[in-house]
Amino acid sequence: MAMALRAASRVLLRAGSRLGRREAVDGARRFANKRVLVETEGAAGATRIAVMKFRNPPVNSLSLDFLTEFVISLEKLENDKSIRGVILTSDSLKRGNQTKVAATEKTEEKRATRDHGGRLQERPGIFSAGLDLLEMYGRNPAHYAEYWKAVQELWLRLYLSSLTLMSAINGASPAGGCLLAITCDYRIMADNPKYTIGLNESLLGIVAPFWLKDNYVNTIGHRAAERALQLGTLFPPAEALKVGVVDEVVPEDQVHSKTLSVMAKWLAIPDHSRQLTKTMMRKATADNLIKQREADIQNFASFISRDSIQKSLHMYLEKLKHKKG
Ligand SMILES: CC/C=C\CCC/C=C/C(=O)SCCNC(=O)CCNC(=O)[C@H](O)C(C)(C)COP(=O)(O)OP(=O)(O)OC[C@H]1O[C@@H](n2cnc3c(N)ncnc32)[C@H](O)[C@@H]1OP(=O)(O)O
Repeated sequence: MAMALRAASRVLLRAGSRLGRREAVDGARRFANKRVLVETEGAAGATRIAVMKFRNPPVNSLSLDFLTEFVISLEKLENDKSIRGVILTSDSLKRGNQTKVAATEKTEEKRATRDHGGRLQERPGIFSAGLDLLEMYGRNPAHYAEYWKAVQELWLRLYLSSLTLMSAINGASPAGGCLLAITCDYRIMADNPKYTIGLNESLLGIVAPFWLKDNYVNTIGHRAAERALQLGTLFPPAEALKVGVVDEVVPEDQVHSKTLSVMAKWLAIPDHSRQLTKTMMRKATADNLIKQREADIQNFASFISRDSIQKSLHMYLEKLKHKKG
């Protein structure tokens, strides 16, 4: 198992150096795959933090390619001893005077809607729309198995990361988007009622896996998780804060600066004691998946292949397609 993990890591790293490119930008360093941009801040030799920006238009869904690139980027950061903290955020279209970094013109058009006067209005931001529905619909069991293995890998690496992880939630964050957030040590969400966060799987006719349920229970408690999972609740920021899905809600234009200042406080704690504490809190939950990874993959592949589940996903995709007026 350990050998297999090391071999997989070597393959990912080799792929990473092929896919990645490094540049120096105003003293900060950055590397980018196609779908994940990583910027590091701080002087050489000193503690640095990294910002991982998702840019998988139109909705930052967790496609197989995105998951692969994400894990490669995270592994690079884990291997860089000068990096102690990482912020996860979205690089997708933002509103107001913020920059549009990732979008092509076509995507910008897609990410916008027209008001009654026919003017383009930008739609709300998206942290991540969660697992890519097109990876789970209309494919074969071998594909589902490969996809699920990549989903598990992402969750395990985030949940057990020795880095201090924070999410700066600057948009909608359903299901797999919420997964990314709740693996982090701290979550800060933009105060925009159009953004919601939660595990809404039941609304799609599917079920969150047991390990994600455990992560949710560890975050918001058993009773709140039981209710929110059954109802598929997507919480707006104020409610997300109340129930504990997020730790702070701040004005949208302060999400990044606030996350940086909270990160500074966390980085004042000695790494070894913080890391041992994190492992103590999380190991049993992660081990629960590690000891039955293969069974979980087979369970997912057979569950998602069922006609009734494929039908539910088809209906959900149609609903998404037709919601646009
Ligand atoms: C045993 C275990 C079994 C199963 C476990 C499975 C666990 C699953 C976890 C998941 O994460 S499932 C995915 C859940 N995600 C959602 O429900 C989000 C769905 N999307 C939305 O609600 C909205 O798209 C939005 C994120 C709020 C953004 O809205 P907006 O109006 O800005 O965009 P629009 O809806 O028009 O979408 C644009 C474009 O993107 C497609 N899309 C949206 N979400 C996904 C997705 N998750 N995967 C793939 N594609 C997605 C959408 O269909 C549109 O496509 P189109 O332009 O071609 O029509």
